[in-house]
Amino acid sequence: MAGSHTPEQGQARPGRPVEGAPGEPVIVFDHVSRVFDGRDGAVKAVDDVSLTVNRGEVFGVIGFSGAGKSTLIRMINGLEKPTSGTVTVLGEQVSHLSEAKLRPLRTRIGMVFQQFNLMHSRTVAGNVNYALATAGWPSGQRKARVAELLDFVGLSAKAKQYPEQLSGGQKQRVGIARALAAEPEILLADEATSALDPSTTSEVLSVLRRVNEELGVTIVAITHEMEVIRSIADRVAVMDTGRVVESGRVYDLFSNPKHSDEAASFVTTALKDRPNAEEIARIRERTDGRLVMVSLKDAAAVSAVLGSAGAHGVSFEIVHGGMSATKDSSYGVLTVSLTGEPTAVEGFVRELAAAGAVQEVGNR
Ligand SMILES: Nc1ncnc2c1ncn2[C@@H]1O[C@H](COP(=O)(O)OP(=O)(O)OP(=O)(O)O)[C@@H](O)[C@H]1O
Repeated sequence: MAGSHTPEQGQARPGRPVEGAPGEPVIVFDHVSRVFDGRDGAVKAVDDVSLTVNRGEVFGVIGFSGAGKSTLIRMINGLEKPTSGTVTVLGEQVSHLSEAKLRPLRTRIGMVFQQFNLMHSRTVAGNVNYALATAGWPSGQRKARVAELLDFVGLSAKAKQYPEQLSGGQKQRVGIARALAAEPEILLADEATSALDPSTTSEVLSVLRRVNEELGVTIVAITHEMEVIRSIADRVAVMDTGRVVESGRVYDLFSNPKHSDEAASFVTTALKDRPNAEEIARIRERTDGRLVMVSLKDAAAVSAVLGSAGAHGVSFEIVHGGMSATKDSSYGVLTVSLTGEPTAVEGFVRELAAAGAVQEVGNR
């Protein structure tokens, strides 16, 4: 029970000591579907999803609007129930728990929202204090806890202000402090930065990263913004019309030019380093060469092969792409146009493929 903790005065302790082993499964979706009765018939918002989130990781779920992300995340804290399949969270089958049994589990799961959901009639400190009161913290311990949480999100100076006096980024940092109040082990972030501009987005993402790294809190972030995934997530699931169409380590998703047909349209649109259909058409207006996308996982090897193009009787032009960074490494995808004798180009593509994954792009 959260209220039985006795915070030591003056010691920054915004998180609960991590109780489980890092890497153990904390959220398991097993063949989960959720069907709604829509106006035009049944809508399968989540369609046979199986995935596991491990303790200590940042797991991103990305997809276009309507892909089923909100429905999925709401099943983690029991706000939504599956039509079939099971959702197990921190060892409890949340999909089958009564409201009464859900309550103690929910104190172990914090949530931040796109629109912050702060109480406008209460101060910043009041908002965080309210969350502690709701979680059953004794009043004598709340003041120190509020202070350490506001210190953690860098808002000690704003304690007495009201939400309307804060910027969007500051409001979301209060939202994070409130979500952390009862020392959750899991934090659910539902489009946490979608209402923010790019500079405040990075401010909020850096707080979320600290929540994960310094407090050991497992984070599930749903978003339609690739930037969020790139910057904080370790693993990602791509959702499309209710289904997980691709999942894995973020670096692999970004650095691999090959995607399932279903994931390709989302990934290509979201990653600016891949030419979309319009850009390919523009590239085609100025070059007749064979277009291939090559992963720069091993950038040195790819450069060496490109440098030897002349010796193969092939000339190349880089028509799209470059390097970018994920949370812990850099990656890149280049699109090159190759011209020369078809057999020479064919041999050259084989060499490129040995240096990095290669995919043909819109070749006729
Ligand atoms: N309560 C509901 N009743 C009927 N249909 C619903 C309900 N909730 C969601 N849906 C439908 O389920 C599908 C998935 O919705 P969901 O909100 O989970 O997607 P999302 O990826 O989170 O999109 P968004 O970012 O727009 O919320 C949509 O077609 C939506 O209209």
